[in-house]
Amino acid sequence: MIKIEHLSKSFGKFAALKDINVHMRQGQAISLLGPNGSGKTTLIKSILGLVIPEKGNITINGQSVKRDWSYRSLIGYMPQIGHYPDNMTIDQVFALIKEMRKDTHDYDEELIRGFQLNKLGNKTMRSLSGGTRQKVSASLAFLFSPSVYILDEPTAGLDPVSSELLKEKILKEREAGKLILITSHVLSDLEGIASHIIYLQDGDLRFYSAVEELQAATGEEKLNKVIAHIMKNESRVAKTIQ
Ligand SMILES: Nc1ncnc2c1ncn2[C@@H]1O[C@H](COP(=O)(O)OP(=O)(O)OP(=O)(O)O)[C@@H](O)[C@H]1O
Repeated sequence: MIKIEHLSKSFGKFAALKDINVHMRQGQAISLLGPNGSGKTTLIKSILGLVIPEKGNITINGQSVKRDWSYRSLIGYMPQIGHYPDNMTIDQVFALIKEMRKDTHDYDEELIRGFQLNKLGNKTMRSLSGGTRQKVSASLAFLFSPSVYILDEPTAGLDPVSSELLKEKILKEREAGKLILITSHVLSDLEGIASHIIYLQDGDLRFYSAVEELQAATGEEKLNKVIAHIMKNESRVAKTIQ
């Protein structure tokens, strides 16, 4: 579904992504992990066409992201920080985005109702708390029932109830066979959601494996323990999972 081949991106002399090769398939929930600055957002933005890599190819359903931006309608993107016109109300933001996506009228408003944003429709974006802003971003990512979700730190800033609600929604979409790419530093949030892990470090793809495979290789069950084990014993585990 998303194929990335020999992708490299530098900012000046700094190499943010180095020869990345990944094939992401429908039905996978891939957790993109790695330390701060390891290249996760740069990879996501390359898929979205928001960052232009100097080398390599990305195709979505065989269509290159370089020539034609229509592939973006397949993707629901939740950015780390959503930017919206300050003077617009929540209702106006949803109306504007729907107006821009006239190709579909089949809206998924489950999150809007779940987060009770329908009761805050007259509030301006300027007046919203960080968490409520996140709820708007999440609701927009799910609004058009896309085939692919790209979620950058989706639960950051959400209260525990809202975070659970969002996780349940992600799981439901995974069970519906969608492709989900998700970054989070809160590994417990990915427990039970992630089917695969991509681990980036210093712009290198260290591994891309099924969670079950990593659990078997490390002898650990919980995701945070699996990742901690791999980080401590990287070269030995890498041999097992390759
Ligand atoms: N527009 C830019 N100009 C210069 N350097 C950039 C730019 N965008 C990213 N970088 C650098 O590229 C590297 C990778 O950044 P990126 O945002 O992809 O990391 P990340 O893994 O998403 O980090 P985090 O976990 O903190 O969100 C960092 O060193 C960052 O400073």
